Amino acid sequence: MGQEGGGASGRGRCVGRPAGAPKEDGPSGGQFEYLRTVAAGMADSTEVRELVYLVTGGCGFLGEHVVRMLLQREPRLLELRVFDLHLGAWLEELKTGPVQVTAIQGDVTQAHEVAAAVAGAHVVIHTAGLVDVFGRASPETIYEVNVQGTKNVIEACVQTGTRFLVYTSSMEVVGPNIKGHHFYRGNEDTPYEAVHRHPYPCSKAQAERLVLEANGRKVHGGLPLVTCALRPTGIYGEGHQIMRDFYHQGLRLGGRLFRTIPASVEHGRVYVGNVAWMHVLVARELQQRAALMGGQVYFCYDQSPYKSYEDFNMEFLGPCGLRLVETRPLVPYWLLMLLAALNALLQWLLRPLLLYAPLLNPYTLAVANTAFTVNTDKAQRHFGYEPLFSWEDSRTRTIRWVQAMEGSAR
Ligand SMILES: NC(=O)C1=CN([C@@H]2O[C@H](COP(=O)(O)OP(=O)(O)OC[C@H]3O[C@@H](n4cnc5c(N)ncnc54)[C@H](O)[C@@H]3O)[C@@H](O)[C@H]2O)C=CC1
Ligand SMILES: CC(C)CCC[C@@H](C)[C@H]1CC[C@H]2[C@@H]3[C@H](O)CC4=CC(=O)CC[C@]4(C)[C@H]3CC[C@]12C
Repeated sequence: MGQEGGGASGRGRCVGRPAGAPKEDGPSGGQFEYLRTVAAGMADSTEVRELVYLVTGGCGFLGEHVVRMLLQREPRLLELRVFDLHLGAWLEELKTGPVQVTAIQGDVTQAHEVAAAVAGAHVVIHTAGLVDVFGRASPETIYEVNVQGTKNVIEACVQTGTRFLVYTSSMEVVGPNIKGHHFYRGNEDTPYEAVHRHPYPCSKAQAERLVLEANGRKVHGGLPLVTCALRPTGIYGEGHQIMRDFYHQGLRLGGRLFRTIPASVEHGRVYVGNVAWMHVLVARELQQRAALMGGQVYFCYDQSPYKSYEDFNMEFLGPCGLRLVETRPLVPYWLLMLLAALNALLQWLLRPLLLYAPLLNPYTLAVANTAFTVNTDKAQRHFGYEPLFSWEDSRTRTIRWVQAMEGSAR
């Protein structure tokens, strides 16, 4: 399919910062399709444990699910290295199983720490990142972690001879763009003007481009590096901080949340367990199908329904006792924009004194108010991905997690 002015294939750009990515039929050749169906996930249990995996950001929301999923569904795993700035206490409980779990406290911006962690690993899943669209961190810090951190991971692979690198990118590398163009159930090849200004999507787009460009580079020992990028839409599930925030906000407001975004604005969401499963599967299959998958991007998708951000959250918060007031937004959009601008101004004015970083700002409002949903089967065609969790499972698991939170509204 053709590409125009950037697009969902990744040829997006940041204002003043170029970015790009190859098409599906790039150097690796996307002509043949992946026909073997990978059944529910477990590879042959008689396989020998010989592989060393490294997960950067392994103690984050997604990272923890990737770590747990690898332990459950990668029988060839010998050692799992979990690298993070902040290590979770839960890692301790994983150390009694058949896989050696090595916790590494480290910073991706420190090249020597990354190289030490990567040395001897067969596969790196690079999910560490600074996820900040609220202005908590400076743009410089966001670039340092997301772009320089990714460069360090790539260079470490090249220097130490690690051949397989999976990068957790984001739908945000495509859109919504600064013009607020809707992306309605598109796929990896849907033309879209991917132009950004905010540091988070810009940094993710730059990092993704670096990862894809590194595909084919010779690593120590002379073999080629094989890379690919996964682009989740908005992830939800157990451990999702923003869902937690909305839940507590609803409790503070007497069990109510107020609609701010029209119900017609679809927002792409994907269950964290399925995103983790895609990482495990892509890492496994990248080793078998380098020619097809190397240098490719894949949206993360499952059977989660297309809904507005708020209506989707209510799928979980509703059964936990909250209700969404109003069928139409209570506050007119122009007033929301004004409030968002006011929040941005306050953030700037208060910065010397305190950190003011509310959920509502011009960027989050624009993202929430612009349709961005995906409809693709590329992951299924290339590496046999099928969601591991149905929508019903994903919903039930997430509801149980919300209900287990202290002070449930029930
Ligand atoms: N949460 C979402 O809806 C989406 C997230 N993503 C991407 O998925 C990845 C994981 O995101 P989440 O789990 O949501 O975020 P998170 O903030 O829960 O996890 C990120 C992890 O990276 C670690 N980290 C941050 N800076 C680091 C550094 N300098 N060195 C080492 N580790 C560092 C953090 O300590 C944290 O454990 C990120 O790359 C993000 O861009 C992509 C699409 C959607
Ligand atoms: C009060 C506002 C009107 C609405 C607040 C909701 C917002 C906080 C969230 C709406 C859309 C979210 C983003 C989206 O899901 C895509 C994302 C992808 C990522 O890679 C990181 C997270 C995020 C930017 C996500 C962040 C929260 C929203 C902006």
